[in-house]
Amino acid sequence: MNTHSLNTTFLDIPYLNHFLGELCLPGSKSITNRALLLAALARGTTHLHNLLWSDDTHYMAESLKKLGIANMRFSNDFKDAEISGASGKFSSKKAELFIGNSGTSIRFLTAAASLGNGDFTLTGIDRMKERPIRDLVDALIQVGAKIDYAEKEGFPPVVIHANGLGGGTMHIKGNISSQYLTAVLLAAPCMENPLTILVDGELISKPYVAMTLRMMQEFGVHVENENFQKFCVPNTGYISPGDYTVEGDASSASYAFASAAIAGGPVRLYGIDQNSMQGDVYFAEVLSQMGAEIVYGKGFIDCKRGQFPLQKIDCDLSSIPDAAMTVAALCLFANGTSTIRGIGSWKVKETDRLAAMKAELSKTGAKISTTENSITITPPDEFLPAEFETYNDHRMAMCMSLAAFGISRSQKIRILDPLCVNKTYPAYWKDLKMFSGANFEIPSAK
Ligand SMILES: O=C(O)C1=C[C@@H](OP(=O)(O)O)[C@@H](O)[C@H](O)C1
Ligand SMILES: C=C(OP(=O)(O)O)C(=O)O
Repeated sequence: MNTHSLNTTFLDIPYLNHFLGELCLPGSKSITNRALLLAALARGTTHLHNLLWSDDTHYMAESLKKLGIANMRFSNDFKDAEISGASGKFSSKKAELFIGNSGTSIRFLTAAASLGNGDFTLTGIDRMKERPIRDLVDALIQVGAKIDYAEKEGFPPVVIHANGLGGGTMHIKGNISSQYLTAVLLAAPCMENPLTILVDGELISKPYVAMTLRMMQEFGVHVENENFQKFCVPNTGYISPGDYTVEGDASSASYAFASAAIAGGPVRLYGIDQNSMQGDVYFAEVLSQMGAEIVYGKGFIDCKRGQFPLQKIDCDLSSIPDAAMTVAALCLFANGTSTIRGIGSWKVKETDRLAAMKAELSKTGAKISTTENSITITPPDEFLPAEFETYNDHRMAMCMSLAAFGISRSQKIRILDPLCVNKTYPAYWKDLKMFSGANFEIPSAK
């Protein structure tokens, strides 16, 4: 889809002062992209429900089609799909996969395409070519993959000369991205032998690996996990569970929760709860530590402003790098200086998020400082009505929209290139409009 064209549009948001309602969250990006791939690799037909329809998931689905998954049918709204799996090996012998800037798609598919036989090129937009992939390629080479870099060593595009993967033992690093480990875990049950994976050094974003293991189990594969340092994966292949329903997106939920904590709420978000497999539900816990009122129900979470102003915090959020951005934006509204640690991986995501957050949060009048691994936010005395760059990064757009709750009545903020939210949350502006009751014009896709 890639439904937006860069920096040709802007969106003006007036002062917002309330935010309430109930919402069924769109499906989780991370779960959708795992579920599409697992269904494509499994034996049997899978009926997927509550899928996310967005740029990232579209790239995954289109790539799977090009790899030979012919029997993939989507409902008109893309929320449901029926996929006949390939029993561990894609049939295509040659394909060029354009993957935009979807980190999950390029990492997961580099491993999965290596299972087949043929020549596959995986590429994306310019920023994708700056997002490292070497740690994954080095790991796959240990089990027999043949992968070249078409342009810069260590970065996409990658050219895969696939001839199956042997299994055995592999070392992998997880300090830049957990997606490398997830990629090999997802491919492992379809290798020729069982695989033992040893993680060298620190592993970031652990909840995403836990999500991978849980979903592999749901597709019939039990992985032995020794403290996220050693994994033993059998080579039994996946079996379709028949039906599979994707949880609501907990990262997308963070923007509505933050808005309710600032403006009052209450909001009720359906599709996630305390048993969610997404680490980003921990965002609700951070909110409660900051003083918001959180109630966990069965299949939903409620949030409203607490009795006291939002409290400043100092915390390590290395396990939830995406929702950590929302925490940073929320800290603009806290009662003092906050520090968020463990966020060095922001530098290699959709943009250099450390630099981007520093630049854009500062425009509100806040004082921001960063280190290699942290950001410190002192709220503005008075919010400035700024124009925010979004760097083609969906989360920059959604985070900076929160500034509209801080300006005064006659002012507005401007978000440049607002349709970059299509990467994971195409309905974001519509939902913000509905919950806030504000009147603003959403540009349409070209
Ligand atoms: O596995 C996943 O679904 C993801 C893992 C995280 O990336 P890193 O492991 O690179 O931090 C996260 O930021 C990304 O949005 C989704
Ligand atoms: C980092 C993200 O995505 P990805 O790495 O999958 O491109 C994100 O959605 O914030």
